[in-house]
Amino acid sequence: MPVIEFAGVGHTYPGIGSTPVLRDVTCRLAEHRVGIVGANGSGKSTFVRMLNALVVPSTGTVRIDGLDTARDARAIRRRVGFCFSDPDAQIVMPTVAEDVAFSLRRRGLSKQEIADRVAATLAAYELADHHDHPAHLLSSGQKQLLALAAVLVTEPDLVVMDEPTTLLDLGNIRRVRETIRALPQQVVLVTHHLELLDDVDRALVLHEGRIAFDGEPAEARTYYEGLFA
Ligand SMILES: Nc1ncnc2c1ncn2[C@@H]1O[C@H](COP(=O)(O)OP(=O)(O)OP(=O)(O)O)[C@@H](O)[C@H]1O
Repeated sequence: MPVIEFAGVGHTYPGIGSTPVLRDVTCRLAEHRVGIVGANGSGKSTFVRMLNALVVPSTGTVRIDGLDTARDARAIRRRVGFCFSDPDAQIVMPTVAEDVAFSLRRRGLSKQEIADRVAATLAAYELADHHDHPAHLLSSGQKQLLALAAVLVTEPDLVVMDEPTTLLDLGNIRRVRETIRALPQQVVLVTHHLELLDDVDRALVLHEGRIAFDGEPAEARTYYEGLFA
């Protein structure tokens, strides 16, 4: 399981009058499943974007298995798969199959190996019938599943998911939950669907850029609900 270490992490996005989005965040995460909840704007996306060096902290360091995200971004991105909450930000190729295949480029696989892995992945996410479908014409939920499939086909060591179920119907929420449960890899998951916390080993509650709670998922849920009481 990769070890994630945040040491004194602070972040302020550039801009006049911007206030810190993360403040003095220190934690070590090595659990199989980690959940992150918090109010809108509390810093969750910024926190998880640091896991694959999409955002580099203004102060402090983020390390994945000892690799510093400020120095080793390329090596980190080979190990950390990132699923955006907005699938349109991630879908890059014209058709569904081409988009999943794109994730496997430059990996030294034969055309047949790529085709086999793409077909198996699409079948696993109920997208097999949409193999040659234009990706941008999928429904929102199907796009979210495609984005997830395109990340998982690369078999990353750590899977980061930023609100993976926001656009999904009940059936697809269940499908994604089952998928996450079955993943052998470490998963860090940001969600507003609190029931997803039932599946994690440890939960963080972010509040105004700080870790306000860190511990048992059920207690995290109570703590988070208390913020809105
Ligand atoms: N690229 C950016 N440039 C400037 N400000 C940003 C950028 N990304 C995020 N912010 C600001 O940082 C703050 C925290 O945003 P972040 O997306 O990390 O929060 P979040 O907890 O994921 O919120 P939500 O639940 O709404 O997705 C917000 O005030 C947001 O406006």
